[in-house]
Amino acid sequence: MGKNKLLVVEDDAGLQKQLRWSLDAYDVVVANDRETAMAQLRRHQPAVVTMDLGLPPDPDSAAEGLSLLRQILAAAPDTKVVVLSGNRERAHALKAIAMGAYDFHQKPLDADALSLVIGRAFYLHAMQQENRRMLQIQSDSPLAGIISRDPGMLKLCRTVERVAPSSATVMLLGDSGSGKELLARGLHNLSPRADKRCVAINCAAIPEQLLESELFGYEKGAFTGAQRQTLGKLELAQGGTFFLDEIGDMPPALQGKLLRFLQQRVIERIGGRSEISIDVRVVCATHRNLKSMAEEGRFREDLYYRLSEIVLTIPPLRQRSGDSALLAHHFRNKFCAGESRSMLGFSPEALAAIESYSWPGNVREIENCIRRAVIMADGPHITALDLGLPQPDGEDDDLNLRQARDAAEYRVMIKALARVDGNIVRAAELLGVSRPTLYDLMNHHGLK
Ligand SMILES: Nc1ncnc2c1ncn2[C@@H]1O[C@H](COP(=O)(O)OP(=O)(O)OP(=O)(O)O)[C@@H](O)[C@H]1O
Repeated sequence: MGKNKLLVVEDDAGLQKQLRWSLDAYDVVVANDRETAMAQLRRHQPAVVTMDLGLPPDPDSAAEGLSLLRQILAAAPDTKVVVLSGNRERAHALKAIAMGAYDFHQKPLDADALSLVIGRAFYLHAMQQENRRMLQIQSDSPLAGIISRDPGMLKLCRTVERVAPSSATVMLLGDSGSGKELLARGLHNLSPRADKRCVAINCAAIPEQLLESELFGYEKGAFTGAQRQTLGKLELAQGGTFFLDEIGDMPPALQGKLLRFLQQRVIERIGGRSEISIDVRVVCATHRNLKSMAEEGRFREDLYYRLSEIVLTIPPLRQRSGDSALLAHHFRNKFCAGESRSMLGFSPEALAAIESYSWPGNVREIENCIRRAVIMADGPHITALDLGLPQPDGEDDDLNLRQARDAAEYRVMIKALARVDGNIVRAAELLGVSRPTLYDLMNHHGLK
């Protein structure tokens, strides 16, 4: 990966040389005066600038330096400016900080201390950029809370947006932890019913005897222990959305009652005598293969067809290009903020392990894994050890450029963009192409 660009604004040739020499960890570009500094800023877009406040034409006053500072922050507000000041210029340095400079360093130069300040400035800048990109991804995402750059997943989100306004019954199919409930809530939030409730029931988690009363409610005295009238979840969802999770686990006796409800849209509370009309939009989900269950007689076929007006299949995480790294960054940001700890990076081995692991527990597994790693991490980075994932056994040699050049190019590009969290400059470096070439490739593949 290339060095970070650092702009040094200094009119003293000797100091310029000294700075170049002591800051050789960076790609240093220099400027002697305000005009050149602005030209270099526009050209190189450095994340960090060091500047002397005394610049020509009036090197004895701080006026030119402070004007440059104002100009830099107006043109590129995220730039971290480190002011180099002489002993007697402390007041000017403080003024610069008040105007938005990141820090100041007192001359004579102490190379180690200055490197430390500059290193921190780059780190902070990178964190801010990453957070901004993360927010951008979230707001770009058609569904709030769904993080993905995978074309299949994005297409699914667009389908959810299209389907949401209708009242069609939707069946969400996908492995455990792949986001079925999140999408069900997305369907509700994008529907005209969003101001009413979205009530969920998990058919696998509730014992058979209780499920009926949970669904339909009961009247006082309907059975021993029924001390007062209790509304069922279907009734509680009146006007809104009713989400039946793990529908494949619904006991056969209740399948018939649910079918009757779907046909007539009325319920009777247990022990009740009157029919109550219910207006809900039904969304259901399962990780089972409901169609073959219906074909084999393990699930009522007529109910299956009622429920599957629109079927949406969520791809497992292992089939979503680049999403594991993207989600890892997302959850790392979330849990670092939640645990009030400073932002952690991922070591390259940790990222490689994340990318090569197959995530059988899907997004829930990656979420738990990163939560644990954020707690366990002992330095500035999350290491492969903190993640507790198996180490990849070497290079991914599936990419056959001759057979599937386009597909491979696309996959590698998505992977690179995800690894650096959408940073075009770093993705281009990683791929070994120029920035314009990467933009061309992204255009070619229809990526924003
Ligand atoms: N694309 C995504 N972006 C961000 N978070 C996600 C995404 N998909 C799922 N999650 C999060 O992962 C966790 C599991 O998702 P969810 O409960 O929706 O999965 P599920 O398929 O309903 O699981 P189960 O079948 O086990 O009930 C939740 O915390 C959810 O917020």
